[in-house]
Amino acid sequence: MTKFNSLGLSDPILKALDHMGFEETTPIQEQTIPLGMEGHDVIGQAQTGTGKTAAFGIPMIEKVDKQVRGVQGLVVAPTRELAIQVAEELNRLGKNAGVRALPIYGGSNMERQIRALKNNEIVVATPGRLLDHIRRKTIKLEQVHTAVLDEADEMLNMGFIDDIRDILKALPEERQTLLFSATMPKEIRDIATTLMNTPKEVKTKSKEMTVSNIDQYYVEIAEKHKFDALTRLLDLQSPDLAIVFGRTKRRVDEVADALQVRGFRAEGIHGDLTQGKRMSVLKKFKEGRVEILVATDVAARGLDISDVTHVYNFDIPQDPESYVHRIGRTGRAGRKGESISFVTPREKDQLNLIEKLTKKKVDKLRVPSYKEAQKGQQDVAVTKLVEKLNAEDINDYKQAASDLMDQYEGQDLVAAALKMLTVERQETPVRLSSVQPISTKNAKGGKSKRGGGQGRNNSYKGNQKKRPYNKNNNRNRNFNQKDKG
Ligand SMILES: Nc1ncnc2c1ncn2[C@@H]1O[C@H](COP(=O)(O)OP(=O)(O)OP(=O)(O)O)[C@@H](O)[C@H]1O
Ligand SMILES: [Mg+2]
Repeated sequence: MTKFNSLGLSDPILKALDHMGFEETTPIQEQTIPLGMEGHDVIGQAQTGTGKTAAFGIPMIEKVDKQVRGVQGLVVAPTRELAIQVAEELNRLGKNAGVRALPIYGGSNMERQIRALKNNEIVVATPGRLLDHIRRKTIKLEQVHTAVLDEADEMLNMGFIDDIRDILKALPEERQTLLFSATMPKEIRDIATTLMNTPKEVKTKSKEMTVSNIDQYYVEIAEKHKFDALTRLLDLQSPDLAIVFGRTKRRVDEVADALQVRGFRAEGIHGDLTQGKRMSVLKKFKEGRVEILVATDVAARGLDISDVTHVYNFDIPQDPESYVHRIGRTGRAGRKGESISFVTPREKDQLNLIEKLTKKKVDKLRVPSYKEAQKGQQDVAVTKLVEKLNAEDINDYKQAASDLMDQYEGQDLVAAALKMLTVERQETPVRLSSVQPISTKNAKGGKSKRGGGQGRNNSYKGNQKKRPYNKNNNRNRNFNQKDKG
């Protein structure tokens, strides 16, 4: 275990880290901060939620020269909300050093961004908007000494690679380039090294690609039964906050609407929404006013919302890397999390590919019965009642209670109270548009066979309590949406 003060960091940074509640470095921070400070190019691969942002942010901020005017550090991230989130984290880290980070992204006012650019040493940008600024010459990049690609494998993927090449060309050749992600397929790593100067590669030691504090399950289920299975699981597991991933924008809208019909506080998010709507949905989710976020893969990467306890892959992801990022929206910074993936019989090969990539077996879970789901909601009601009893002043209700006790049996009274508190969900029929199962023939890695899932039926566990390694774990923020803006 390494303390930050053994890494030769400046006082303002140490003070900021203390303020943020960071006590010890995470493994990726321990390994890459010194390399970054020494000026090396770095490819850093570490599991989701293990602090890669600070791993590149700390050396970047340390290197800012307050005497120099203009942008000195540049971070490129795949989505608008991720750009905002990373800028927020860098601003916290840079607060005492007087270093500021500005997010620039599509869907926001360009003129205002241009004005704000003058006062920020660091820019965190989505590729599309950054290129707009570069082409219009509204951003000066001659002073950039450090460039970071966050979610680097995504940034070097087909959709973004040309933009990234153009962006890197606009930067001084004498610069440091840092690449970070939880996944780094070999072909992408090879491309990466061509853009870098003999990079040091850091990969945290763990054999598995996913964090061990996420319990991973799958249910085998026919397409037409998925929705009822989802609502039963939600009732049984009663997540604090959950993300449900669907394959398409239309699918996301349909599942979100259907969940609302069944009485869940759910909203959908995807790239077709306006920037304002995206921001407001995610704000409500972070504040807990929306409990279930239904999302396309646009929300799969980087999103850091500490209270997400469950991730449901309503549709199994197209590629195994996406699985790693999706389930990584829970179990962050040492907290516990759970993921449940819905696998139709024809998609079992896809699950096999995922297990091969992550080097982790996904356990089979039985779909709960309607009764079990109801029991789950009853347990929630019991917990609520007991919490009230223990935590709140209920004196004002005692007279009414003893009057009732004179007329009725105590057990009947409590049972009635519990029934009032319990959500009794009607399984009203819901119709979703049909989707094609994912075929491994279309996915990378070719075909593979999967052994039968016998003997992997897991029984249901109660809600686990989360144990963060961050002493200030109440920050609940940030989001991520994949787009090119
Ligand atoms: N040393 C630390 N101690 C405590 N908390 C930390 C530490 N470093 C980072 N964190 C917190 O951990 C959370 C996850 O960090 P971060 O978002 O940087 O993860 P990541 O590795 O980039 O994950 P992803 O692969 O999903 O993008 C954040 O809330 C961050 O503030
Ligand atoms: Mg990250």
